[in-house]
Order: sequence, then structure tokens, then C-alpha cells
Amino acid sequence: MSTRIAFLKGHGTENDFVIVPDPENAIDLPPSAVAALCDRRAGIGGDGLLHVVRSAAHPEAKDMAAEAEWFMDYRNGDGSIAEMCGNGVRVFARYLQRAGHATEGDLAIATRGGVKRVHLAKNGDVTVGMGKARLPEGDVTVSVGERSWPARNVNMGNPHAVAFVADLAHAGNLYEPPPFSPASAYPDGVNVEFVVDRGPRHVALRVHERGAGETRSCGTGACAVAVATARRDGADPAVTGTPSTYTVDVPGGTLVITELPDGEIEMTGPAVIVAEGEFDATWLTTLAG
Ligand SMILES: N[C@@H](CCC[C@H](N)C(=O)O)C(=O)O
Repeated sequence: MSTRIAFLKGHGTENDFVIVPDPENAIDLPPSAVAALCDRRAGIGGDGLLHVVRSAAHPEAKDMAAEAEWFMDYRNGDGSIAEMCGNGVRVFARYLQRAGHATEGDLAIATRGGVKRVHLAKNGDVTVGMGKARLPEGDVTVSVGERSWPARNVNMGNPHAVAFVADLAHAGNLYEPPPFSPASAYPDGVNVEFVVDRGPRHVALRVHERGAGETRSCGTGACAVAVATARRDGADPAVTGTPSTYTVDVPGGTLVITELPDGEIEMTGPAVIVAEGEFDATWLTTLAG
């Protein structure tokens, strides 16, 4: 009898994830296995993978176990590891609720970017305390074809370059990571957001995600965009003393981002589980090569 491994599929504003519940951290998920599971033709398909592990059972999360029972071991679709995934945290929380590990209201989730406070609302929205942005100094230029733009460095636990453009179509097909200069600016790669204005405190973005390509949403990216836009608009909450809220349209929906005067950022958006099933463990090892 072969071993069956349970999985679910979920998305947050169409940033989609394969979810692998593994409370005791017993499933070996090397990068090749993650990439095989996230493959949209030969696998299940997803922009990334949420490995659901008890914090106490994961060496990277043990220290957070007293604060947060569950650790989001997030992987990009190409198998690489990222520090944080904003849409992923909301979907992770929705999974915990569905599995009976959490109820409506507040919970804490351990991530590589620290413990995140999450609120599962009655109306189906999920709010995440995303922590504070860091704005590393340094001019960066992002290019697509003949066009180039200055980009703002914003770190949400993971790196982002935010470029304001006249038209989202100028970002091109985003099959490849957009080149930036200086080439040494992001030694570990970067997520690149292209942004246009839609109205007062309302923007829209397209994103090329490190390790995934163009996706239909990026939660940390939406936070980075809200922070960069507030600085551009003279609405930095630390200066004005009032929270700034931006509506951020992404190709897969809408996220609402609020930055408080102390720098803490809250992200609100949907999170849904769309399917569940199981796969054969030997299929995984064969695919993973
Ligand atoms: N989709 C995510 C971000 C996932 C990580 C990113 N690709 C990286 O490598 O930093 C989000 O919703 O934040």
C-alpha cells in the first residue's frame, strides 16, 4: 500500500497555494518536490506552497512556539524559500480555521518574518498585522524594454522594488524578472511592483514575484506599494500622525492596507480554500527526481 499525502488548494486574491498539512514536520519537501507540486501542468499548480507545521516541530520556528502554535513554512513555486508571504498568511489562517485548529477571531502564526497577528472576521475577510516596513536607502532603476523607472526599496521582511508607471501595460509580459540597476542591489533577488494611480488613496499594481513570475496578487507587495505611495503623497503616518489607508487593486482582486503612525501595517483581504485531495508519496519522489 502506498502512502497518501493530503493537500489542499487555496488562494488569496488569486495568489494561489498548494497547502500541505504536516503537523509533525515528517514530510520531506526539497525544492524539487515543491517545484513539482506547484507545476501547473505536471503537478497540482500554485504560485507557492504552504507547509503547515507545528512551530515546536520545526527548527526555524521552535523559538516562536510559545506565542504561535503553527508555523507557515512558505516556499515559492520554484522551490526557493522566502521570508514572508502576505496572501499566504491569510490562506494559512483560513486553512487552520477549516481544520478546526482556529476559530473566528484572533490567532498568531509563526513565519520566517516573525510572529504575525491575524484576525479572522465574520464577513470572511482576514486581517494580518504585517509589522513595519523598512525603507533601505539606495537608488534603483527598473527597466522593461526601452523604458526605465526609479524604484523605491521597501522591505516587508522580503525585498520589494516599487516603480510608479504611467500605464500597467508598460510592464510588458513579465515572463522574466525585470532587470534593475545597479545589478548588485538585490543579491537575493527582489519582487518588483509596477503601480498606477486609480484615484485618491487608490492604486493598482502588477507584480513580478521572485521565485514565481507574474502573479495575480502579492500581499507583501501591496503593503510595500501602500508605504511607497504614502511617502510619495506626503502621507507618511509617522509625519502626519494619522493612519494612512490605501486600496490596492491587484489583477486578482483588492487588498486594503493601513499604516499606523507607529509604522505598524495591517493588510485586509479575502482567503479561500477551493479544493482538497491527496497524492501518492511515490509520485512526489518520482517527480522531485
Ligand atoms: N505572494 C507573496 C510573496 C511571496 C514571496 C515572494 N515571492 C518572495 O520571494 O519574496 C505575498 O503575498 O506576499
